[in-house]
Amino acid sequence: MSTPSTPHAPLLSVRDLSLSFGGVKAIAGLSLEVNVGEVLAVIGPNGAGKTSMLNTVTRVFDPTAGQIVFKGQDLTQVPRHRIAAHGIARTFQNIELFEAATVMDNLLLGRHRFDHGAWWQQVLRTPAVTRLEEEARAAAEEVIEFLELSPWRNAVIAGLPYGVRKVVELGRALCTQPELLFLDEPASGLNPEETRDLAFWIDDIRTDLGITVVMVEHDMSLVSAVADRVICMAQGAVLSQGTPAQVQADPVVIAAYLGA
Ligand SMILES: Nc1ncnc2c1ncn2[C@@H]1O[C@H](COP(=O)(O)OP(=O)(O)OP(=O)(O)O)[C@@H](O)[C@H]1O
Repeated sequence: MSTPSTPHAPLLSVRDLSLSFGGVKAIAGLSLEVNVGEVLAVIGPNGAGKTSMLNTVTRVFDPTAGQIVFKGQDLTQVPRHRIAAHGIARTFQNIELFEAATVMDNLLLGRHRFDHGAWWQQVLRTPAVTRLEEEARAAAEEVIEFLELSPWRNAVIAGLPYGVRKVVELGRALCTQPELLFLDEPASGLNPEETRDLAFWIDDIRTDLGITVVMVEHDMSLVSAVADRVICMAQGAVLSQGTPAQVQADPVVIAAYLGA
């Protein structure tokens, strides 16, 4: 049941979340909040539960216990295929694009959440379907311009450099026009120059598009450049949180990385 959110309520609240795989506790009583308009980085040693958190919040996994409240609504009651319609988008640690399709086609797939027409409307190509297609193309063109993807608009994904594919995946997530965007290790596999570009884009996504960003990231140069706040996870729970500088200097964080 949806309840109205107050102006100061967090955009997302994760409360006492747990997730187990057999005997392995990937998430163990995790509680955190994401505020409207912030860039939040989630760091932590390997196996800390960062990707499990992201997968649970985006409904890939059902939590063993706990609540995930987005704009007053409990997401645990929302099926995975409806997450985008609620205004949440994500990218993946291993890029997930349609390799044989063009950049434009992949971006248009990001618009799928807006396909509300019945099958007969699609077959008869009613004015409503034509309008949706025009809106989808216009939104994709905006993203192409925003991310400077025009040189690759009609290129097939399989032939593109890794760094460009990562930008296309980001673009596909933006095409859903989310309020909350999760990025899973966006800098992995990028060179320092590409990582610097990514930092500018993340900042523009927040500032110009007004999208709240949560990124799971190991690259502290990117985290320090764009994150307003950092949460360090260890053993499936929050170990430390604060500004990038505070968290990096926290002795418990240093000990967790040394022990990893
Ligand atoms: N699908 C799965 N099946 C079984 N165990 C899993 C699965 N996914 C994660 N785990 C386990 O859950 C724990 C948390 O893993 P997770 O991948 O969430 O950590 P992480 O912080 O994202 O690590 P990394 O930084 O290495 O990506 C680990 O012990 C991992 O082995």
